[in-house]
Amino acid sequence: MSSSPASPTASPGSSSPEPFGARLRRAMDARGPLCVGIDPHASLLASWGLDDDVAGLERFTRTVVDALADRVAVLKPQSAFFERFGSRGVAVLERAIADARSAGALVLTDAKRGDIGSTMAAYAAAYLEPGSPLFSDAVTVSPYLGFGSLRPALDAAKAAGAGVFVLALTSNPEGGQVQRATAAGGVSVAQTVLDHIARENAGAEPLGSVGAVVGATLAEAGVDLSVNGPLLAPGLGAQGAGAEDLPRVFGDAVRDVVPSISRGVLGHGPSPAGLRESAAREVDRIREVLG
Ligand SMILES: O=C(O)c1cc(=O)[nH]c(=O)n1[C@@H]1O[C@H](COP(=O)(O)O)[C@@H](O)[C@H]1O
Repeated sequence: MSSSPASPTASPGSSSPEPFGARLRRAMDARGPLCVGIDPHASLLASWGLDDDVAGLERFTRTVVDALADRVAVLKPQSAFFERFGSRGVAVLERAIADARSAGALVLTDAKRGDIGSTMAAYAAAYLEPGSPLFSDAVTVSPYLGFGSLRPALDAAKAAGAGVFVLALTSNPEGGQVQRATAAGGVSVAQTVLDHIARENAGAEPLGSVGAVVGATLAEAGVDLSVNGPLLAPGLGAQGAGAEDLPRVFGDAVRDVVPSISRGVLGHGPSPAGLRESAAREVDRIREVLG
């Protein structure tokens, strides 16, 4: 197992960065299909014996990155938990992104950004432009201002060899109210989003760089998930889903699933060994179910 399967490599004679989808596929093959979220909830800081302040946030985040970034395919820091401490919290996030990337993990910053296109360009500059302090391998975005509003992020990601994960069918029970509603053309809003994603990824090999977020908690997907891109599946652990739910929800698309878990692993800290063993158990269970 290489220590940095996720690092970009430039193809010989080409200066374009290796696309995110290819890097993700390689990282999942080498390290197992798992994304661990870094969600420093106040309750987790307390259970780790840390104060709910910037020093506690720093210690928590550093422990997770040091324990997991050299072995887990994807780490997903949730921006809100850092933003709640203001600029010093965001500085912790910046360091975590850089440290995790240099240890070989792909970093998917969970920011769920969405705005009119001209503002989306500023979010793209923040997360998807190399050299930005928050530059990440990928970022989560919301398409609910219209898929076209995401264009600046999609373009910036492509230019940087980065990825974008677009909310389609979220893991929370309220999501269906909007996402299952019927859009123009008689298909669901979620299906419309998925169809756009499929168009973005057309022809990409081995996997496109535009992902969809589809909760592992769903009773069934009920949509066509063949988007030729990664399917981030949050909801394992604390939200009640498990590896055994993945085949039912994702069907044939299960090969492209990136199962995601935060509290279910983080609750095994603060011992680095506890975090590592918990992540390894999740990978084993997922591999067992997915074959
Ligand atoms: O985009 C996400 O990551 C996400 C989408 C979704 O539909 N549901 C969902 O839970 N998430 C995120 O995934 C993480 C789930 O955390 P746990 O419930 O602790 O595993 C949180 O950071 C959520 O914000």
